[in-house]
Amino acid sequence: MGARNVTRTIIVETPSKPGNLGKVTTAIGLFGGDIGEIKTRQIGPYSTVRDITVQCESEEQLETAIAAVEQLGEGIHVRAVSDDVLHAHEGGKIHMSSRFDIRSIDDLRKVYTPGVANVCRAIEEDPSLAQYYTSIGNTVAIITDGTAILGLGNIGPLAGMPVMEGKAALFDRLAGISGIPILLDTSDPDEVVATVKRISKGFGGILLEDIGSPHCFEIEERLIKDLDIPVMHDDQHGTAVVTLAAVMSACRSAGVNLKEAVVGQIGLGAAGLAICRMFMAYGVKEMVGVDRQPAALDRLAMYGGTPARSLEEIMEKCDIVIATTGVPNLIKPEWIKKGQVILALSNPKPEIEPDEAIKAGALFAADGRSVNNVLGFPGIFRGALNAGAKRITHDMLVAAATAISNHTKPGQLVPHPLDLRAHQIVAEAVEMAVMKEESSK
Ligand SMILES: NC(=O)c1ccc[n+]([C@@H]2O[C@H](COP(=O)([O-])OP(=O)(O)OC[C@H]3O[C@@H](n4cnc5c(N)ncnc54)[C@H](O)[C@@H]3O)[C@@H](O)[C@H]2O)c1
Ligand SMILES: O=C(O)C[C@H](O)C(=O)O
Ligand SMILES: [Mg+2]
Repeated sequence: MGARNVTRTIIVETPSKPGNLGKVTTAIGLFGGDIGEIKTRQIGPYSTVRDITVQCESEEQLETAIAAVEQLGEGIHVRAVSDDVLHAHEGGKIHMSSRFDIRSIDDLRKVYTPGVANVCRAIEEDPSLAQYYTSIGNTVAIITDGTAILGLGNIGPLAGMPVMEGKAALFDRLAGISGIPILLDTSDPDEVVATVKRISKGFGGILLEDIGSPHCFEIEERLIKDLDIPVMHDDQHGTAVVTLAAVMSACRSAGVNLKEAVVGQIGLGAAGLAICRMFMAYGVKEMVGVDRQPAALDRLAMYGGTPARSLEEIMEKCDIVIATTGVPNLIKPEWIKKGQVILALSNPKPEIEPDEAIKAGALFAADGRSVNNVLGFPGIFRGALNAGAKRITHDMLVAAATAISNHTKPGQLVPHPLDLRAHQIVAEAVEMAVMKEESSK
């Protein structure tokens, strides 16, 4: 018998009648599937749903076993087949829970009515008390229209929900912030801005996530102008912060002055344009960019960058090359010059694999899994919320980038994304930057 390397959980619905589970397990067993755990998920008067873990020698064997269950008929259905990752997502990754135990009538009166009425009245009289007596000051809305989910493109807000739940889980675990996913069924800037403004009262900050370009630029700009809570488009500025941190670390190791280096950006969408703007505001004198859309090149020029004619030109003349196109394997190893820094940041697949870039002569190379905005957005919002900041400014973002880079171990470009100290240090640096800005007013 071969190794049983394929393990899946088959979710099976059967009529609630004795003997049906036996039929299902027999069908699976007859086709070579080895049954592990069986968990009853739901028993109703008419049907029962169970998770059945099955090990098989191959995908083909698994498919045959599943087909055998389907062929049983008589109301028996395979509802879904989960692998480890799908299994981990069952029921979603987040849950809103009470911070209080509600065990007695006394608890109920305190937490809910009639006690809560006094708190409402107090906030009605002085709205600033909502910061103390509600969760608003520690809650950030994670808003998407689903138009640029990771590198998967415009797959819609519903299909983007697992990413938004992931961001919420990271907010909680890395910065103690409650992140609430909000799925928008529109990407029209007027409607997005109006909707976000109308719900903004319940939040201490707004994280715009995976909203495509160019409409993301207008949406973010208008929301920053109209709201007095921090608003940040993660794919723009979260990415720019972590990219700047990685490049600062590379320059430090190589003994290069970043401001004098020639930096090239391939892909001038949400992430790419923000990276260019951040680097130029930081003091990089020569920022060159390329995109297949002429309008993106015009935007770069408008902000003071230099459009390049081709990708090859960028590879030829730049010391540092950053790519955020969403196109896997776009950078050919033969284009890499000895000593270049290559950050191929597209997820889920980079423009060139880091080991391939190093083999081709790059001094440092990284992909979007390690140089990822997960190192930025939790600490940036923690710091901004702690300081009661109304905006996220360039100085706060540079403070975050510098903190990330300073916390990086020699020979690496950024800290490990789960290094909790790194997130604390980012939060502290951002908070300090707010205090500095306040005191210089
Ligand atoms: N590592 C991170 O933290 C991080 C953060 C944000 C985005 N990303 C990744 O960056 C990629 C882009 O994300 P985005 O939000 O900026 O998307 P976007 O759609 O706003 O931008 C992509 C840009 O690349 C351009 N482009 C595509 N193919 C090109 C080509 N062959 N040559 C030149 N330009 C080309 C497009 O015209 C567009 O302007 C995605 O894969 C995403 O996963 C990574
Ligand atoms: O979500 C990530 O892992 C990074 C980034 O936000 C992306 O869209 O790729
Ligand atoms: Mg994103």
